[in-house]
Amino acid sequence: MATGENSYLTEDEADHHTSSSSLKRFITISSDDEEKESNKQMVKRQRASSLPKASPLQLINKQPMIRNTRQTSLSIIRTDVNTGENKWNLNTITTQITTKQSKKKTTQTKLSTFFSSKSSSPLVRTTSLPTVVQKESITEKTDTVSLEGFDIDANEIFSQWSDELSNTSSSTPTKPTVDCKSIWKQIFNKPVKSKADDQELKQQWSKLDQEQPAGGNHHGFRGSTSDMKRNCPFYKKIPGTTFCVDAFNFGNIDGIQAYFLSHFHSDHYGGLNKKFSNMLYSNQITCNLCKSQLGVRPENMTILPMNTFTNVHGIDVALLDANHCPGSNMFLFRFPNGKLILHTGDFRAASHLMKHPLLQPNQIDTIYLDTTYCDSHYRFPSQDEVIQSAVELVSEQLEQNPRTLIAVGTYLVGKERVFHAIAKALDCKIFVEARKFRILNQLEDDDLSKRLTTKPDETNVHIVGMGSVTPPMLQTHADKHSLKYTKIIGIKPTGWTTPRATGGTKHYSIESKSSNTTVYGFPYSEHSSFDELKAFIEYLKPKRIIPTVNVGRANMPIVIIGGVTATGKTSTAKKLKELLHWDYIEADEYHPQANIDKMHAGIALTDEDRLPWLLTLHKQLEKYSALGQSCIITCSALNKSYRQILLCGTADPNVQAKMPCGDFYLFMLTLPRDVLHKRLVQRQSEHFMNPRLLDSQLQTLELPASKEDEPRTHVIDCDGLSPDEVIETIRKIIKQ
Ligand SMILES: Nc1ncnc2c1ncn2[C@@H]1O[C@H](COP(=O)(O)OP(=O)(O)OP(=O)(O)O)[C@@H](O)[C@H]1O
Ligand SMILES: O=C(O)[C@H](O)[C@@H](O)[C@H](O)[C@H](O)CO
Repeated sequence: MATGENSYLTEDEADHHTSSSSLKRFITISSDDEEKESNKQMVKRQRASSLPKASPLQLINKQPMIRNTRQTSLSIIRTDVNTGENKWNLNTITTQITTKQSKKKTTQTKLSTFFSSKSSSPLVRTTSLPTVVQKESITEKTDTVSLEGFDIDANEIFSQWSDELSNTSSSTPTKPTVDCKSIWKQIFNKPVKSKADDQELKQQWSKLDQEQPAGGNHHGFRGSTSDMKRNCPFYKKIPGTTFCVDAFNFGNIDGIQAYFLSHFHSDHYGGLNKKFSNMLYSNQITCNLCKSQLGVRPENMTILPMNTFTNVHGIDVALLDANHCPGSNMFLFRFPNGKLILHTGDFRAASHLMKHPLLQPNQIDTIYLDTTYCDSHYRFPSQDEVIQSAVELVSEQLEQNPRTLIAVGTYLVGKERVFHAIAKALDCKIFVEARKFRILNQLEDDDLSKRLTTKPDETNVHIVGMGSVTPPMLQTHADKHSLKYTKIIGIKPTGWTTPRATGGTKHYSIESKSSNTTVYGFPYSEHSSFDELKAFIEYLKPKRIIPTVNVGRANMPIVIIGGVTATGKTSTAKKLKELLHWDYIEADEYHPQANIDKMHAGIALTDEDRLPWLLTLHKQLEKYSALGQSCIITCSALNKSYRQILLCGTADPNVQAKMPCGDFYLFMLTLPRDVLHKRLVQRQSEHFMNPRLLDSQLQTLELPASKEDEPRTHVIDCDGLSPDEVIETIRKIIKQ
């Protein structure tokens, strides 16, 4: 792709845990189903594996007692047979049930797990806590649930849930507070009882459970898909108002009069276009961009002033700077009774935000929080420190060689402070392509506007799309504009860059290099670091925190089991699935027929053979990650680049895993050759894998070079370990 206007990524595409592009890919997963299904059939035939026989439980899916209310939600409601009143319900929130709904075997397996497993807390592992559990139901242990003639003993369910139920001390229904609690736990390092005890919030939570899993992705499901019903997640609606925030992907939302937009990033405005016929509320800059870039009509937008309350439908609303991208704001809602709700949108907490007169400690009732980096692993320097570091680097380079092109990566809107600071320090102009020129001119920054030029040879500070900051693409950029530079410096400011130079003032690392081009990564984030988030919350002391990013991901790891043939990946995964009740994805079921045939014939797979297969598996990983749902994936993942493709969907080593920290664990099982050979020969008659391939597998095998290199990949030497011991080692690491 040549560097040009289209190469600008929107910020969410590149900087969030779950990118919108990845979601688009996620949404197309269903189109692979047929191919996947035929692969599965084939593998099944080859393996002659025996699947559980169908049971009458298959039929219950047709019963009115079970409501598949949404694609991903299954509610089982216990009704009092005498009064017809619903006493309680247990909800599962799992996509697997939905996507496999037509495949009876899977549905049956799920439900029998649900009802008959005696092991502890089977559902907690795979789904959410029950949402509406009334205290009195805990004592009614003799009740039964009728499902098409099956009497399911409530005792069994209660015994499975007893731990969770005993923790449900409130006499009224409570929401599944897993997420909020985990935030408190993260921030204060101790569990704090959620104060989500008012009726409004409870209703929001229970509504959520009738809808999709909140944990979906960054900000709810996006993109268009006919088979995916999109409901506005509860955390986008402000309880007690007719307001929603950043919710344009859900059509006309029932009961909503005012559609607030926090900033102009596509994961927030997604769904907004010239046909929008409701009323959007935002600040001047964001409204400018909505009009010019999306064609939203002025009559459908209300521009609100910053830093002062304006009454909207009976509620006072103040817009406060969010310190994210230009035009980003937080919303402070003040109710007639004085109650305050703060919605941060995406924000970077900083001391100047805390000094705002409208933000006082102990006054915020609920904060809707940008939890992008709410994990203590995410520590990075302040924006000022990083900018200073970038300015110093550029100045040094230009001093050494004045014929150096400085190419700074940006999003459509975002990271402006970096190139602006560089241009100010060098007192020069900034070259931008035409579209970016128009956008930057709408940001109401006079100095920035004055510096912009669309003439490439007027300055050596050039702005390029973030995706174009690679040596070959920067070279293409220079060639395209016939620039006569002897050296190119790429500046890539992103929160995902881990600074290798720890300590000191040099907050950058070399990301990639060619003969005359060096790309430097800068940990410049427009989201709060963990410490900033913590300081912000500690200062405001809100009564309640509602996370808006990566919701539902807490403790939902994805476990990948790799290694050469016969190391025990499948055996381990199957056992782990039984113990944890997680979904299990067997990579062999995703190999195309051609790959299976080759392996059966003893012909080793090539990189080209493995690439589409690894990408398909990556989609699965993405899907589970987006849903915040655990799963186990087996995949040989023999070398680093295969693992890179599996985890990141690309072989580009510069792309860091955009999986949230803590979300996945990769285990490489190893065994001596003679043990492997023996196993392969023993199972030869029942498996397609040709033992002759063992040596090529061992040759291709590349274990992580170091902990730093692949921090989430663990090598387990399985020599002499029983299957249970392998499982135990894994469970210790994943703490499940
Ligand atoms: N810990 C173990 N101890 C002894 N035998 C084991 C152990 N784990 C697995 N096996 C046996 O080794 C063989 C290979 O195991 P398995 O099929 O799980 O490996 P795999 O890594 O999934 O292989 P492949 O990649 O070829 O599908 C099987 O016959 C299995 O029963
Ligand atoms: O990357 C590969 O070469 C393959 O994934 C193999 O590892 C086989 O599929 C597996 O070993 C057979 O089960």
